[in-house]
Amino acid sequence: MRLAVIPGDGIGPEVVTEALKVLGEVVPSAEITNYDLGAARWHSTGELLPESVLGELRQHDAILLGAVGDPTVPSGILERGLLLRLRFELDHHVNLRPARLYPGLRGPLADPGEVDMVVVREGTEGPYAGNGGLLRKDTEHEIATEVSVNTAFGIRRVVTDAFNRAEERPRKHLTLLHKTNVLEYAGSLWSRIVEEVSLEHPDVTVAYSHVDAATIHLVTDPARFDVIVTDNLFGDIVTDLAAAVTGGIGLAASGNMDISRRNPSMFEPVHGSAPDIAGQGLADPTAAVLSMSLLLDHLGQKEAARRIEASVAFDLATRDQSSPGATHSIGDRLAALVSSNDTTRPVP
Ligand SMILES: NC(=O)C1=CN([C@@H]2O[C@H](COP(=O)(O)OP(=O)(O)OC[C@H]3O[C@@H](n4cnc5c(N)ncnc54)[C@H](O)[C@@H]3O)[C@@H](O)[C@H]2O)C=CC1
Ligand SMILES: CC(C)CC(=O)C(=O)O
Ligand SMILES: [Mg+2]
Repeated sequence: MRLAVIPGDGIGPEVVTEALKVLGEVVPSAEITNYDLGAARWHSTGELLPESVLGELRQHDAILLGAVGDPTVPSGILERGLLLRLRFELDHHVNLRPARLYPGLRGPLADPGEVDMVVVREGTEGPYAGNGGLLRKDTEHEIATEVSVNTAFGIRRVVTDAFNRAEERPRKHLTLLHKTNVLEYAGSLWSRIVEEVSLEHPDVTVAYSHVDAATIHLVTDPARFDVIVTDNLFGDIVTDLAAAVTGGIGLAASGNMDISRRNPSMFEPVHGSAPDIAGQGLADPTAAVLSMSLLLDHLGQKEAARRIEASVAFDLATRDQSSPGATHSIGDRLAALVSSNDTTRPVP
């Protein structure tokens, strides 16, 4: 297994260290190559993602990324020039973001019910496509555009993936989140394609929610959601909220996936580089560890993935939730749980 690792900025390297510690217990033979992409490289060389590095990344089975973003770099340089460029170049059209309230874990809601959803966020289009610009710059009448790009091809492949996932889940329920009451053209294309693809999945029940109302339901009744499919921007926003209601952003994992498998998929926590807590050992590495579990599952290492998830579930059910420990001690606990190789411990 050839794994490329991009620790990145802020807490990225801290949480990646712990994810690799856990990987060492399940796949000690993994070949790991580190790539020093991020703020430090940009400052010293001006490089964000050289073509040669992109070529090397393509030679790996998967990529693990910590996070990018640094207060010393103008906003957007690393996010667009490195992170989004990776997602776009490697055609990561499915941004998979499970959000589950693990048994025994106290979230912020008094009575959330059984929360276990997966958000399938489109990853290469929408308002993040970079289709915009400034007109009449530096005048009183400056105009900024950021045009959302929604192609039938792009929507269909992510919607198809979401239906396939819904089909595999016990509840077989899919919710489209959009804003069709205002975003007339994009909204109607998303709705039409969901309707068309639903005909191939008669077992899957389909619901629609305007994204603003969905933020209410995510707080008042998150258990209603099973699979959510949505565009790049809405998916970005609702997955931070879904993370918050299922125990916090430090637990939320994700995969940026090329479902065709022509390119390596890239796994990363949902969170960013958290400069406010970087370097203090305060970051919870669980999201990075669960991202490693998603990575292994994607590569067919199902048992290794299951062992990691079971260990995380056990840790979440038994940890002192008001004081879960320093980054490295959470990583040590998880590595010890995984290495105890108690494969009889089920994911609760
Ligand atoms: N995938 C990526 O690389 C992402 C990068 N970013 C970038 O990260 C930088 C910071 O962005 P923010 O908006 O502050 O979002 P953020 O996700 O980095 O932080 C939001 C809040 O969550 C907390 N937090 C994040 N991860 C945590 C963890 N593992 N354990 C405990 N607490 C955690 C932070 O301390 C902060 O209070 C920006 O430059 C942003 O562009 C943001 C989101 C994703
Ligand atoms: C920094 C953004 C490009 C990424 C982000 O917030 C996300 O993917 O959740
Ligand atoms: Mg985000």
